Amino acid sequence: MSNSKTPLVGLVGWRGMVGSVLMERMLAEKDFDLIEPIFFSTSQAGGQVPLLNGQKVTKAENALQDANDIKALSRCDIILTCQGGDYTNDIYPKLRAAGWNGHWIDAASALRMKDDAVLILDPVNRPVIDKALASGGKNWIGSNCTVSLMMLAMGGLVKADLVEWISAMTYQAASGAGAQNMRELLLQMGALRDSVAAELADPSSWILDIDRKVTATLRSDDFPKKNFRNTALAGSLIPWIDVPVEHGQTKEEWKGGAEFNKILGRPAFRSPGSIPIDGLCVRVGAMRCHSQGLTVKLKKDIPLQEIESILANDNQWVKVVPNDREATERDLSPAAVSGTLTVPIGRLHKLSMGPEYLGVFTVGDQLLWGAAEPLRRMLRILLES
Ligand SMILES: NC(=O)C1=CN([C@@H]2O[C@H](COP(=O)(O)OP(=O)(O)OC[C@H]3O[C@@H](n4cnc5c(N)ncnc54)[C@H](OP(=O)(O)O)[C@@H]3O)[C@@H](O)[C@H]2O)C=CC1
Ligand SMILES: N[C@@H](CC(=O)OP(=O)(O)O)C(=O)O
Repeated sequence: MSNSKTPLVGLVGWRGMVGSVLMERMLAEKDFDLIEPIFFSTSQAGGQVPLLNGQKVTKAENALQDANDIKALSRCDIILTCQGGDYTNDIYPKLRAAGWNGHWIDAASALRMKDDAVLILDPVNRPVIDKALASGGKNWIGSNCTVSLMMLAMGGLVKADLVEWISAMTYQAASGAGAQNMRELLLQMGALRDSVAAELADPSSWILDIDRKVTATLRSDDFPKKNFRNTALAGSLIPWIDVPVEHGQTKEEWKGGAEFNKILGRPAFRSPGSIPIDGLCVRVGAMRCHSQGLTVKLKKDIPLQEIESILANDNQWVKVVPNDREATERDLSPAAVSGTLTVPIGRLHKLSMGPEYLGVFTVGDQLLWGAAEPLRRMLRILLES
C-alpha cells in the first residue's frame, strides 16, 4: 500500500480454528512486523488481547474491539476475517453502506460468487489478483479448501491449459466440519475401542465377535454423533458434505466447478469456455487433511515424465511422489502432510480408458493451504502493492 503509515489491519475470527492457524502463520512469517493489528471479537470486546505464542503483537491497541461495531471496524485499512459466513452477511454490507472503502479479506464462502469478489490463490491466479488490484478491487475471498488444494496440486497442468475436465472423488477431514467435529471424531474412535477393550486384550478372541460389537456400537443411540448429524464417521464414512443443490450435487461438489473456474477468471461453470469439474465429496475419519482421487482428462496425450515435470515445477509447495508403494505410504497420506504446507501429488499413471486419461491422488492440509495461507499471502500482496 503506497501510504507510508503502518496499515491498520482488523483481525476478526482470530481465535477460531482457521483464525488460530492464521495467527500461527502470521507469527512465523513476521507479518505482524508490517502492520498495526487491531483484534476484534463478537463475544469478548473490552477484554485484553492475548499474547500469541507468548508474544505481544499489538503496538498500540491492547483491548479487544467489538466486531459488530461498524465505526470501530471502519478505522481499518484492511479487515481480515475468519469469523464465518453469518458474520460476513451481517457486517460486510453495513460497512460498505457506511462508506468504508478498505480491503476485505475473508475465509467464508458468503461473498465468493459476487462479481466484485476475487477468489485468492496467488500461486495459481496471481495475474487475476493483479488485474483486479489494478482496477481497484477491494474484496479478496479465500476459496473452498478442497478446490484450493486441488488447484495447488494441479497448478502446472491447469496453467498450461492441458486439462479438459477433472472428476474429483474426495476424502475430506473432520476439521472441515469444525472444531467440535474433530473432537467428536476422537470420541467416536475412543468409544469403538472401549467397546471391545476386553477382546483386544485377549489375542485369542474371535475377530467376528469384535466386528459384531463394533458394528453394534456404531449403530447404538449412545454413540457420540450429535455434531455429525447423527451419523458415525469413525469406522465409517459420510458421502455427503453440506446442503443439497441442483443436479443431484451437494454444495461442496458444486463449489468444485464454480470456484475452480472463478479462481482462473474463466467463464462461469457450465457455460461455454469453462472447465467441467465434478465428482463426489466424502467425509472420512482424517483430522485436518483433505485427500482427493482425481480422474483427469487431458487435452492431448503427454508422456508421464513430462506431466510430472510440469507439475513439480509449478510452485514450491507441490511435491510429486513417485508412483511406488514405499514413497506413497511414506509421503501421500494425511498423517504425513498434517500441519505442513506441502501438497503431495502422486499415484500418477495413465488410466486404461486411454492415453489422455490421468489418475492422480493428492493430499493437503485444509487449514493451511485450504484456508489460512491464501489469506495471509493476500495481506502481504496488499502490503507490498
Ligand atoms: N473450518 C474450515 O475448514 C474452514 C472454514 N472456513 C471459514 O472460516 C469460518 C470459521 O471457521 P472455524 O475457524 O472453523 O470456526 P470456529 O467455530 O473455530 O471459530 C469461529 C468463532 O467462534 C467464536 N468462538 C466461540 N467460542 C470459541 C472457543 N471456545 N474457541 C474459539 N473460538 C470461539 C470466536 O469468535 P469470537 O472471538 O468473536 O467469540 C471464533 O472466531 C467458517 O465459518 C468458514 O466460513 C473457511 C475454510 C475452511
Ligand atoms: N466445506 C468444507 C469446509 C469449509 O469451510 O468450506 P467453505 O470454506 O467452502 O465453506 C468441508 O467441509 O470440508
